[in-house]
Amino acid sequence: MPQNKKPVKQRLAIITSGGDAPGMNASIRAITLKALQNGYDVIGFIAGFHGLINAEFIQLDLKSVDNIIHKGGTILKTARCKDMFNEQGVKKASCTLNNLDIESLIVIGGDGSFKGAQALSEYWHGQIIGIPGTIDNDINGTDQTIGFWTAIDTALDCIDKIRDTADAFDRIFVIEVMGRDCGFIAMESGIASGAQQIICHELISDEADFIQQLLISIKKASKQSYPQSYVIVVAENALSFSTAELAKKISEYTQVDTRSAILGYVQRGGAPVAMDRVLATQLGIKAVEAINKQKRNLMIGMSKGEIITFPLSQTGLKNKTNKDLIKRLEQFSFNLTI
Ligand SMILES: Nc1ncnc2c1ncn2[C@@H]1O[C@H](COP(=O)(O)OP(=O)(O)OP(=O)(O)O)[C@@H](O)[C@H]1O
Ligand SMILES: O=P(O)(O)OC[C@H]1O[C@](O)(CO)[C@@H](O)[C@@H]1O
Repeated sequence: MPQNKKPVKQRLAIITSGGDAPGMNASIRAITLKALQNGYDVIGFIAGFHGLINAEFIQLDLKSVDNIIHKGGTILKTARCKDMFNEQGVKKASCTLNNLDIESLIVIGGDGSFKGAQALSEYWHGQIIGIPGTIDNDINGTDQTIGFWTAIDTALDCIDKIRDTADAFDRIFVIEVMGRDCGFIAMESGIASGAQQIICHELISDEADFIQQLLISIKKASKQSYPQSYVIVVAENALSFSTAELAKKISEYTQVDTRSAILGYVQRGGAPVAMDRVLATQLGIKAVEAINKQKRNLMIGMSKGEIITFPLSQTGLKNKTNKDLIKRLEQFSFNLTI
């Protein structure tokens, strides 16, 4: 009977999970190159936790990560895997790791993926390291997540184009960007595009009052000759009603032609900008170094320009967005009357 031979080399596995983010491939490349250099056997599970549960994986070698640093999406595919929310699924994922003699797992994903990683750590006792990869930048403990800056540049490119047509028609535009429940993409793309208003839920305490003030200030601006085009960037889920409804309210109140646009999934695609490639590469290398040092249950992140480690168990805390976004808005508010 053939025996399942334990591989001589230490086996390291990678998954990408949750929403794909530009730069995930750059991270897979960096991990693979560093791990191969350090003598590991490297595999990648397909479609996040789904691949772990179903033992679907590929071998990662020099050839598989060649020419991927500039590509959006993820060569390992990704998924939102419901089976991880029940014990049976987590146990199956743990069995796969044991059966394949895997000793370390690197999870590239968002805070949800890190929750999945923690659930796994209750049954599987190998080393788990997280790398923050999500366009939303909503992970506690890191200033940056892989994909964030690319998503902003993509949103910015779209907002600039919409600004051209808004200007040509003297229209008001309400533009919705992604971020799930977090306003960072709205804030940065709004600042960079010179938006007249930025709306994210972190800045709203009383929605009815906020909308009333917003309408008054837009109407006041519409009575002046400047600005002729008026752009409002709104984060998805910031309001209890749709972006189209907000445009309608503004149009009715100000009598200025108002349109809405939802930028959507375009923000998740495309070649990663330099910043995301560099970050992804740095985090990938440090993740392998952490494994070499026998570390576990940590995220590798970036804080104040330094690469840091942070407990995975604290990555889901929602304690950074409000104060950071309010500070950011204060830094850029001009409040001009011309
Ligand atoms: N509480 C949890 N317990 C177990 N697994 C979880 C948990 N939360 C999330 N996961 C797993 O992680 C996957 C990805 O999580 P989620 O959909 O929240 O995306 P994410 O990693 O936060 O990325 P993004 O921010 O890009 O959406 C889930 O589909 C699920 O498989
Ligand atoms: O691809 P899905 O499952 O529709 O998820 C969309 C969500 O994913 C993200 O793009 C990244 O988390 C969010 O900004 C958005 O709310």
